[in-house]
Amino acid sequence: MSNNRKAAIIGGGVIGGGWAARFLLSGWNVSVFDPDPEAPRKVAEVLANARAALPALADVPMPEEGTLTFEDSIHDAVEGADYIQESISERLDLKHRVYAQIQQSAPHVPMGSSTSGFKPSQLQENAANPATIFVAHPFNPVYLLPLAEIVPSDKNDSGVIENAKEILREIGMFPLHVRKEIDAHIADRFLEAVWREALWLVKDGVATTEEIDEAIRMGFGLRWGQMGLFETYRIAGGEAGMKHFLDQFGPCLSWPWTRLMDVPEYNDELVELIAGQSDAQSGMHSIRDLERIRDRNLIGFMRVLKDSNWGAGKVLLEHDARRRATAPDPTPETAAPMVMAHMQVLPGWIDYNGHMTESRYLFASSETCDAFLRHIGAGLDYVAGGHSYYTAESHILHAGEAKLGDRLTGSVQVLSADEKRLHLFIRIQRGDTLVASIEQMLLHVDMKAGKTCAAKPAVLDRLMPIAEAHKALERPAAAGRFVGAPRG
Ligand SMILES: NC(=O)C1=CN([C@@H]2O[C@H](COP(=O)(O)OP(=O)(O)OC[C@H]3O[C@@H](n4cnc5c(N)ncnc54)[C@H](O)[C@@H]3O)[C@@H](O)[C@H]2O)C=CC1
Ligand SMILES: C[N+](C)(C)CC(=O)CC(=O)[O-]
Repeated sequence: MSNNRKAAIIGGGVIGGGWAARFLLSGWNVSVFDPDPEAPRKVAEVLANARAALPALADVPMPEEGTLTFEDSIHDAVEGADYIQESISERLDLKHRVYAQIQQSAPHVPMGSSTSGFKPSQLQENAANPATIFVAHPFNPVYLLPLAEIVPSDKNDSGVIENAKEILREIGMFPLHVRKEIDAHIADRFLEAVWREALWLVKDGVATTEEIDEAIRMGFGLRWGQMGLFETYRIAGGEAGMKHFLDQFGPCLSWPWTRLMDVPEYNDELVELIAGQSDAQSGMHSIRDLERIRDRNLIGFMRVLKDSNWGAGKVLLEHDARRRATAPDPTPETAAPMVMAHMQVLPGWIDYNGHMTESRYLFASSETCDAFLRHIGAGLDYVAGGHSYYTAESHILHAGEAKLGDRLTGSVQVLSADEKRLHLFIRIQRGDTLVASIEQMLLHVDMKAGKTCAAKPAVLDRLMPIAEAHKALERPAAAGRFVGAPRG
């Protein structure tokens, strides 16, 4: 089920399509308004990329995707919306005209603008309700990159801004509150500085577009993606850190190391030069191919950051934790196998045969078993007290295939239990279809002594009634099976 909240996306180009995809894949319903007849096709292509990419960053099931509609008017798109994101072309007069129409129908709904550089006070000029208009500047691809610069003016209601930041966190983003409005916010001032410098280098014949890209991606681009600018330079100062760095490189400020006081003239000659070199460099790939290559690289990079709980990876981990915390608690019936875990088959779980790889069945079983252990009071707090259940034996029986995106459940049937032993039968199912069963024998252990021992009474008090109730269940035919294929 979607979360029944609605985001209205006004302007369905590169950025509007990215916002639509992020909201949809976070369970929101999305209405798009864009007069371009090609907009539905373009949004569908961005959405296809997002579906292939965003789930690869999650380690908890994604919510059910919301419903996407295209509307013929701004009025219909914003009707009933909980949040509006404007992503039309970067023209102030156009944005003002569109805001007047939006606020005729939805004057009180928070509205973020994707503007790359207009200040919120400029966007709010002559608006019916300036308090709800603010900058929410994302980065392409919006469905993967977490940053959204949130820039309010003094006309904004702080409640609206805090609520918008919360909505963005909920869809997995990192809202960076820009405290003081300024043209081009924070990040685009850097991008613009680097862009202007690069245009000069090409125009002056110092480097080609390709050489500039190599200079970035073989070197400082890799550093920036995980440490930013100041942390990187702090390390470059050696043991004495930033102070030594400044002492050494401070004088460069007065050397001719930049041409930023000047910009190249924007004319046909410059456009020909840059576009021609760029075509020669990358024209062999379609834009869609480049988008997919970019997404795969970003996923790999962000997954590494997630493994080390660092930078953008920290945002991903926090988002998983938030989803886990808001997932409904299992309230398993003891009169039947108890559904303890809900999972989704993610891209990293797929092997070269195109289906869920073997190790993930053990993972799915382990997630299910851990949830059951938490349920009987043998979770992490119990382990911290020096006791735990260790697995002594597992037997996986593959009964079907699970494919990318399948939603799976893991249920537990207790075959037998005593003070020390816990014999489980775990079923991994897609709906009613059994995909695999795992028979598992666990032993209760005193971790310090490295020996089996009786479980604590509090655990046994919860476990034994379940074991008793499960005696009434039919014993699974696969329980006690040995490894071997029946002869046909
Ligand atoms: N392309 C980029 O890298 C980034 C762009 N932005 C900002 O996002 C906004 C949109 O940029 P892009 O998506 O790149 O442009 P785009 O040209 O891909 O899309 C703009 C869309 O707005 C639609 N549009 C024009 N007038 C409209 C109206 N009256 N009502 C509804 N839709 C209308 C156009 O048909 C078009 O589909 C701009 O403010 C831009 O500065 C922000 C971050 C990055
Ligand atoms: C070039 N740009 C100003 C539109 C860039 C942005 O606004 C952010 C981005 O995604 O690079």
